[in-house]
Amino acid sequence: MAIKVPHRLGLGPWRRNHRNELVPNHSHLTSLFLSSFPCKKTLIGCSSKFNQTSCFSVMEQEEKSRVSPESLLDAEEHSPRDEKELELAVRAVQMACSLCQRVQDSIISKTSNEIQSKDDNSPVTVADWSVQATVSWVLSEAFGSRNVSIVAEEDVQSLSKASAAGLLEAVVTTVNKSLADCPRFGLKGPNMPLGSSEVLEAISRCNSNGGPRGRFWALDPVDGTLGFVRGDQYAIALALIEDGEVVLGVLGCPNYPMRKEWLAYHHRYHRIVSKLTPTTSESWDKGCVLYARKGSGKAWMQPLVPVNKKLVWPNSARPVRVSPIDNPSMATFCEPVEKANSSHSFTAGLAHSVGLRKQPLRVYSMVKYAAIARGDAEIFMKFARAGYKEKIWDHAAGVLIIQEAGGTVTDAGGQPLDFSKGTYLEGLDRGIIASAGATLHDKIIKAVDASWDSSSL
Ligand SMILES: Nc1ncnc2c1ncn2[C@@H]1O[C@H](COP(=O)(O)OS(=O)(=O)O)[C@@H](OP(=O)(O)O)[C@H]1O
Ligand SMILES: [Mg+2]
Ligand SMILES: [Mg+2]
Ligand SMILES: [Mg+2]
Repeated sequence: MAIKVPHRLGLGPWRRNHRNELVPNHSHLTSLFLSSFPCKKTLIGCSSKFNQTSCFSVMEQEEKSRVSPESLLDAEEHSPRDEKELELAVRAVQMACSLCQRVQDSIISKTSNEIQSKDDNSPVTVADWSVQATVSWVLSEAFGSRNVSIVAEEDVQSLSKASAAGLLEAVVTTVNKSLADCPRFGLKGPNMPLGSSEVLEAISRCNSNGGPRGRFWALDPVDGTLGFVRGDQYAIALALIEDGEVVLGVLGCPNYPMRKEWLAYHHRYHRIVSKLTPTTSESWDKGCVLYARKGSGKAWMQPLVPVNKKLVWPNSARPVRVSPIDNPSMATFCEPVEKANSSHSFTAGLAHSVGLRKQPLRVYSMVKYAAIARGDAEIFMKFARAGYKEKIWDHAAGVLIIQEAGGTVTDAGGQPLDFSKGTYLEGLDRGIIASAGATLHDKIIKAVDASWDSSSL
């Protein structure tokens, strides 16, 4: 994917406003968020012959003896390869959460120059590239780079320029710091720190176009980068897609605590938490990783691995389930924070006509999908402007997790999202609707039909 970086690297157009929030310097250019992304061009082969290697060598024995009975029941129904893929994906996402927490802390605590702009004026940070490199490296080590095909958001071009040397150095340092932590996540790290060419290679290896056949991973290294740079919610999303169907989904939500009440503090999460005691992430149980396997009828949530502790699989995972609420007047709906990403006025009209009475919960990133899967909200709606094409990595993991947790996700015409057409969700009818149950879902879809023609979308 060719991404031009129009601003001098290291001098990205981000500044702090009077409330000390990070905002694009060219606020009049916010409408440029509306422009679409170019798509990936290169396709690499994908084989279903996976080669299990050394990634599990550390801690494997001690952890196998500690798997919960519930999780074992789930595991018995699946092949060792499926088990390894899920376990590895969760470990990689746990590592990515830890990486992102470190970078977010450094962005929040100082005036950072680690935020760049893409040509649509959307942000990209050291964390986006570093997570992509780390997850790519971990998957390749486990299964062999020739067997791993990855579709992911970030491109290597802007990092490879001579003018980006400082940025690349920051990414290499961040990746190596993360990989040095591999044993904590039950993974074997590299024998030596990676050099910049290896880091660039790991990022650029994520050059699959997806498509209708074979197996490939879809990775959004940081979803909701805007929330991330603002110290708010964001997610790391990793899905495995086989013959166009999502078969595994893992969603890391580093700022979404195990307990639901903190999600409501969607503004300035960091600052609110830091004003209160106790302040360690451990005591707040801050952050969670959700995951599901297609057809299991279960979705799981585990806490993040606290600093200085090791991941013990399955790390106190517990099942999550969608909310039983089917009365619109008691239901909460989620939507993107940015008006540019989804029409708030259209969803307000829908909410009114369906009888949704509560204020919308505006949350950055796929944390919205996590909220539905956990039963913390009942509906998610996204209606992007006409012409915007949704990308598969923005939805794949979340869709599967909601479905396996008992919910429904379709486009506004009631059709399932199609992950078989490449990088984009081609053929998407108007918008995306996720609901805790069929009753709510049907009501929303009928309401969209009733109000669409009079909308300006
Ligand atoms: N114009 C427009 N319309 C719709 N969607 C867009 C648009 N521009 C970007 N994106 C994609 O939205 C991803 C973030 O979506 P969210 O639902 O989290 O939006 S929001 O940040 O809460 O406003 C975001 O993902 P990340 O880039 O990973 O942050 C983008 O892929
Ligand atoms: Mg995204
Ligand atoms: Mg992203
Ligand atoms: Mg992005």
